[in-house]
Amino acid sequence: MQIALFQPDIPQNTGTILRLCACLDVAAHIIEPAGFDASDRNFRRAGMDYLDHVRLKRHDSWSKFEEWRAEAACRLVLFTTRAAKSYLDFEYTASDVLLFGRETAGVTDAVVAAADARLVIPIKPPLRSLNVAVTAAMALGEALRQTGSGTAGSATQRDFW
Ligand SMILES: C[S@@+](CC[C@H](N)C(=O)[O-])C[C@H]1O[C@@H](n2cnc3c(N)ncnc32)[C@H](O)[C@@H]1O
Repeated sequence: MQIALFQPDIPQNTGTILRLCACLDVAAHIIEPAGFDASDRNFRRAGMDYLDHVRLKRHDSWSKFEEWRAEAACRLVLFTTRAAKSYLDFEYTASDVLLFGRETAGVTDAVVAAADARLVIPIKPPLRSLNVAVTAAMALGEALRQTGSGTAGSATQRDFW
């Protein structure tokens, strides 16, 4: 299991998600441009020393990420508030990449079109969305419950920080 963050722009959320990935031994991908850099104080504070333990790969753009994914032959599972299918009604595989959108803008239409599956965590109407780090925790909880260890799937190199 792996996760990817599309152009994240709130450093505390990314730090929290990378800490989660370190603890669950799930590889992470950041699709640039992010709204902050690796030296950001809030990012470092949220990720703490857990950042030293995460398997992380940075992709300069969406197209670079897609090149990597084609080679790795991983399905892309997009979490979006605009999906019709619940994340509980989906059969995950160990090599899936779970993708989460930018806090302020979600993902582009091209990203939606590229996804092999689009899933929602149902929430009470008319509320708009969950925090992205909470979404990632819930999504990983279900995906790992179904598939087992977070160490499954292809490893990535650590090349961001
Ligand atoms: C704060 S939301 C983005 C809201 C943005 N205005 C939009 O329209 O997508 C950030 C990301 O968290 C994830 N997310 C938040 N709530 C979700 C939900 N209920 N179901 C699935 N994904 C969710 C999605 O990946 C989303 O792109």
